[in-house]
Formats: sequence, C-alpha cells, structure tokens
Amino acid sequence: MNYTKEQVLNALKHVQEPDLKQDLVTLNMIEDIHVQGNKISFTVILTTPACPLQAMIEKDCRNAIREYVSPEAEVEVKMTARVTTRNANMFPNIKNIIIVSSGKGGVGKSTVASNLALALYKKGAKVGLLDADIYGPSIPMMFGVMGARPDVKTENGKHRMLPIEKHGIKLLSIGFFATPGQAIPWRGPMVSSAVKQLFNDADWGELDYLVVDFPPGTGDIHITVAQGFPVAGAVLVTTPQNVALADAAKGAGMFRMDAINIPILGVVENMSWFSPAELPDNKYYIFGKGGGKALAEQFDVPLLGEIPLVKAVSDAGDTGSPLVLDDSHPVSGAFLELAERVAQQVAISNSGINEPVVN
Ligand SMILES: Nc1ncnc2c1ncn2[C@@H]1O[C@H](COP(=O)(O)OP(=O)(O)OP(=O)(O)O)[C@@H](O)[C@H]1O
Repeated sequence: MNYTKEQVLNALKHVQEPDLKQDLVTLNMIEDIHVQGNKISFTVILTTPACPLQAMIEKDCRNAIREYVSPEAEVEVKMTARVTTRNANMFPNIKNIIIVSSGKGGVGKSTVASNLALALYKKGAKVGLLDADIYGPSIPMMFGVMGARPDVKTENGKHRMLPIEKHGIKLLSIGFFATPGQAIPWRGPMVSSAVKQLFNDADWGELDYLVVDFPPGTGDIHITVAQGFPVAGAVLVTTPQNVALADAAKGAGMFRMDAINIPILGVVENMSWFSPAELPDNKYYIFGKGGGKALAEQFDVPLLGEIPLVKAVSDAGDTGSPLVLDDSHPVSGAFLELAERVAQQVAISNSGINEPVVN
C-alpha cells in the first residue's frame, strides 16, 4: 500500500496540542513527512524540550495514523523542539526571561532557581541563570564558583561580560563583582544600573530560558526589570507557613500591578514537608499543609510543584552541585517535573492563550 503525505497531514489534523487547544497541523508543528510503501515518518516540533505532554502527543499521533490512514502502517514519530518566544525583537538571542521571586527571604528561592535552571538544561534547553539577588547572592556558592571573575571581551569598541559556565549553564551573579562575605551598600539607582548591565552588557549567546533569581520582597530591581525587559513570567516561591504566604501574596499582587504587569506562571511550595534521609517515604508537615495550593488558587495560577525539606537539597547547594544533578535522588524528579510545568506555562503564555493550565 502506498500512502500519501496528504493522508498523513489529514490524519494529524485530528491531533490536538492539549495546552494550545489547536491541532498540530494548524500550529505548524509537523515537519519532514516521509512516506515510502508501508512506512510513514514525520517530526513533531514541540514548543519546549521540557514538554510534559510529549509522550501523550506521540501516542495521539500514532493513534491518528492508525485510525485515519491505516492500522497496518509502520509509523516513526520523531520529537524535537523549537522553544517559542514573545520577544523576538527586543532580545533576539534570549527567548524567555523567567523570574524566580519570593515574598520573603530564606524560603529557598535561590535553591529553586538553581535547580530549575539545571532541570531545564537536563531536558535539553539552552539555559542561563542570572543572580540579581544583590542582598544575598548565593548562586556562586550553589554552583561552586565563588570568587570567579567573568572575562570581558571587546566587540566593536563595546565591552561585554562573558558569563561563567558551570554544569552546562551560563551564570552571572552580582556576587562575582563583590568580595565574598562583604555586604555592598547598594542604593536604588546603583541597583538598577548594575542589574541592567547584567542583562545588556553580557554575551549570553543563544538562550531558550534565562532564569533570574530576584531579591526577596518588592523593590527597585523588580520595577527595573519589569519595565526594561520583556519578561515571559514569574515563578513565586513560598513555604507553607502563614507568614510566608502573606508575603508571597503581596509579591504576587506586585506582579499584577499595572506598572509591572508580568504574567505569574505559578507557585512553587518549598519545604512542603520534611522527610528524614533514613525514612524517605515519611512526610512530616512541620510548616503546615496546603498553603502553596491555597495561594495558587487565590491568584488563579497553577501550583507548579511541591519540594520537600530534605537535608540533601541543602547539602547539594552548599557543595556547588544542586540536587537535580543527582539522578538517583527522589527529589531530583520533583525539580524535573517543576521544570516541565514552568516550560509548559511559558509556552502557553507565549501562545497568547491567557488561561493557565491548572494541573
Ligand atoms: N527543600 C529544601 N530542603 C532543605 N534545605 C533547603 C531547601 N530549600 C532551601 N534549603 C536551604 O535553605 C537555605 C535558604 O535557601 P535559599 O538560599 O535558596 O533561600 P532564598 O529564599 O534564596 O534566600 P535569600 O532570601 O537569602 O535569597 C539554604 O541553606 C538552602 O540550602
């Protein structure tokens, strides 16, 4: 039996991209159709290599060919990704800027930002991590590059910083420009200009995602970045305690203000429960339960993940090798799932469909 490309395309028009709510052909997600005798092959171009729906889309494609072309066809579905962007003009080389933010300090924002960046990289994306937490830059320690000094290259008479590369990620931190342990008495305008330089005067190369670790709370940096750069969205990190949730709600409110207006991609609840190393299946809800979910519901955004409080997360951060790099640790999977959900929300936001997916 000889099938035709038209038959394949017609069949794939029956496959919906579940998030974008249109079929794969209309969304231009099908390329490279080859038909030879009984064999059919084609490539599906996903919106992110971290797509959590990859397996489902592949299965739906196979079923559609079976149903609308022939049950006998031998089908090869290749999956690849072209990360979408909304800001092609302003920052053509940085497709998506993702802010990681928290209402109060110490809730694990830098831990989440580091593991999120690495998880996106592990999924196949090109990733940078910008530590804009001027009051406590902790990314250099979490990546084991304390004291590193970025090289500077000169291009057309302009100086450009070269991010430090570690574990596959391009890193810049305000901490690279300070003596470790020394507090810098920043004032508003200095803060804004330092952060702008980290964006503008760096040679980031091509990035699918630039994860930005913000200082806690609300302030000058938030306004500078929101007004000066095309941000894809913000991830809010909170712990389950009421006091953290109240501050997180203030932070969420800030992103929704007219002057800022950054989409909230969702909430990450960190330190959701404690699991001792010797009893990893036991969960102790020492800070309360369900707070992250309640915050997500309050702002009508998805709960992107719940990360347990385990000593290994903290040890990994202290030794320069964030936990997601350890495939054998169960919490590594929680960070990978978080990255999938974040990438999914960015793709939905880029598509212009405004309703977030609540999993
Ligand atoms: N899930 C977790 N399990 C165990 N320890 C954690 C977890 N998340 C964060 N920590 C630890 O808690 C401390 C604070 O985390 P982190 O520096 O990421 O917080 P932060 O919100 O960025 O803080 P800051 O406000 O100082 O920027 C660190 O020692 C970190 O290793």
